Amino acid sequence: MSSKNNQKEKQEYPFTFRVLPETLQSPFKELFPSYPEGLVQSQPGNFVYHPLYSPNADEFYNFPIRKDDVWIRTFPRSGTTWTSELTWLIMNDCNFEEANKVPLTIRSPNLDTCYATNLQSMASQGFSSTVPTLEKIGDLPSPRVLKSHLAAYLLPPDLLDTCKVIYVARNPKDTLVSFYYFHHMVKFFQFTGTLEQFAEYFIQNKLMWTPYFDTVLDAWANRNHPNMLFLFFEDMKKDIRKEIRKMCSFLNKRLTDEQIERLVEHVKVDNFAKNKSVNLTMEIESGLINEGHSFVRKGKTGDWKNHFSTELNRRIDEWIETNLAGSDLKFVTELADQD
Ligand SMILES: Nc1ncnc2c1ncn2[C@@H]1O[C@H](COP(=O)(O)OS(=O)(=O)O)[C@@H](OP(=O)(O)O)[C@H]1O
Repeated sequence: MSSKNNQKEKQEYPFTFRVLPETLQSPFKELFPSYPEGLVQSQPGNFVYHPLYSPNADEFYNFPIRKDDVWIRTFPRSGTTWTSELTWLIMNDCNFEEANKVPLTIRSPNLDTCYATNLQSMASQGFSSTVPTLEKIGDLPSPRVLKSHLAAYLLPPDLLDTCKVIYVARNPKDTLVSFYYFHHMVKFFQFTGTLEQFAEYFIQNKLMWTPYFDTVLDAWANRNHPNMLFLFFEDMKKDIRKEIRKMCSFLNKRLTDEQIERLVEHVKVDNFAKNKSVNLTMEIESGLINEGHSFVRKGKTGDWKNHFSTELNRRIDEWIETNLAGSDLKFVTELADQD
């Protein structure tokens, strides 16, 4: 089905959102001076969100999906961009010409921002070309490659039974560090505190898109679903060819060895960082992102070691252990060989 924004019966929405009181008060207000109002949390589920992003969160739940959509799901800073560029290229027979011409934010939009009133108001100030609106997503030809950082329970309940979903997980330590830099990079977030302060909010689930473990554990529990491909950032770092082959097989696509080599070259971190189609050049130029930051920062596994104090590492290890109790999910937090 390739119809546009359609005509699905609205389902009763099982969530309410409550304001997180501490995000309206000091010190949160000073640490995140750009947040115009407090964060909200879903009930049930405890997923944290900014109200400007989802005035009507039930719209995500009722979002019209298509059978041939491919969805990339991640916690932010876990390899979303890397994976969606690869997926888009695999799905589009390695059309590098198109990929280099049209920003990834248009080719593979993020559902989470398509109702974002703060971005939409920027659109009226000239920042319109890459803002993913519901209409633009509806206009995309099938098969679409869409993405979201939302917890599975906020997305259409039939998503996994209907569409192929690639979930990418990154070890929580590097995710935390990258998320911290992201909060310096994006003007709307503009964190002004220390990594320790940031980490406390992160593990107490007081930041947007937390709880980290909700999203990843739910996907891990569904890793054997025929429509789910569960990938690790660290495996992609270790052997990208192997992960590309997994993706091709999952997506029922055949690429030649030559095409795979071209893909590998295309997503090498240095090339990726320079690639204007993925590195958010337009967002930087239009003021969404603070200058001096690179969206593709280091792209390494184990960078947390350059940032964590012994005490912070102990706190984080404890948090990971508590959350992984009873799960066989294991993360790799350092790699011997990587570029
Ligand atoms: N091609 C490639 N190779 C290796 N690493 C890469 C690549 N592309 C993005 N990255 C790194 O992924 C981190 C950004 O993750 P996301 O794309 O999920 O960010 S976002 O949620 O969409 O903002 C961010 O990680 P850090 O460098 O640790 O901050 C990026 O550098």
